[in-house]
Amino acid sequence: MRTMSVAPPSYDFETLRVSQARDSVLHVELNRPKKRNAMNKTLWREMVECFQRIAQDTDQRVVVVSGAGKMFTAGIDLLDMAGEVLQPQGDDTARKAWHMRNTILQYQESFNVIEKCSKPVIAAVHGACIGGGIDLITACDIRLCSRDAWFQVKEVDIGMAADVGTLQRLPKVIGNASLVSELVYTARMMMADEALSCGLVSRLFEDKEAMLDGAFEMASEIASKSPVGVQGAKMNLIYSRDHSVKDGLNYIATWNMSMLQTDDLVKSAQAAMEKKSPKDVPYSKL
Ligand SMILES: CCC/C=C/C=C/C(=O)SCCNC(=O)CCNC(=O)[C@H](O)C(C)(C)COP(=O)(O)OP(=O)(O)OC[C@H]1O[C@@H](n2cnc3c(N)ncnc32)[C@H](O)[C@@H]1OP(=O)(O)O
Repeated sequence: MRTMSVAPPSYDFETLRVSQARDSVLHVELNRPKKRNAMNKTLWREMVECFQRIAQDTDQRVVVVSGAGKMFTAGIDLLDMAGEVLQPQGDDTARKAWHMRNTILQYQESFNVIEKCSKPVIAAVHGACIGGGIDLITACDIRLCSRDAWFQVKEVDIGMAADVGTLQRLPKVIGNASLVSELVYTARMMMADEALSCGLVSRLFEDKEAMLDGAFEMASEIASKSPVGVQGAKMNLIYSRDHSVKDGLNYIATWNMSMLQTDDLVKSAQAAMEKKSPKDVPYSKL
């Protein structure tokens, strides 16, 4: 059962619709349905603003990202891109290149913020997820899809190598270099069944409604647990993905030398001894 309420006014955006899906669970929808949620400049900028706010918002513990209308997203807005990428600013090649580099770094930030936000982010994909959409979902912690979903690393088809995260994160997500190369070089569509079997998504639902119900259920489950535990786990999973086991173990030891001193540990242990669920424990905000 889905219940929605309006999110706080600070989440008022033009291209993103943000609602309070459940207690401590925010729903962020890419919201340009008539343009198939193509990512225009406003959307790239609002992603940064939205996730920076969520990161600081102690009332929120988990985020679900989905697309409004027919599909998740058609990727970058090709009309918007034409201005910025095809006509870089600058008096000479060096200055144009310098400007272009900064522009690309800025685009990257739109999805880096998802990773930097310590709250888990669940991507819920229906219909097409193209180009920039793959950049987005690979920066999320958990990916779900509906049976009609399809995925396409489309960038070579528009004459470019993907530069906003897919080439860096997709190999880590599916752990199959051959399949990644195939998807990237051919730009072929990957359907929902294959996305499930290769590990791009962890669950497949019959339709969008069932998927969103499943996503909110999962998000509520996560939100009921200690935010010190959950958010610490996210930050350490991401750190460990990018470092050796030795460095990861060192990092968690340093992390937990303070975080194990949380009240959440005592409260949770006591609840476990009393055969209560974490849902019954009133954890402080984080
Ligand atoms: C530094 C840059 C970093 C980022 C790089 C990112 C790269 C990428 O994302 S590469 C991928 C680019 N995307 C595409 O090539 C997809 C193009 N669109 C389509 O193939 C189809 O539109 C699609 C299969 C997604 C949907 O088909 P459908 O029949 O359902 O809808 P349409 O009638 O085609 O489209 C409806 C309106 O949406 C507009 N639109 C769709 N995609 C885009 C887009 N990517 N950019 C801008 N606008 C898009 C389309 O023009 C229609 O608008 P209107 O005519 O005003 O109704």
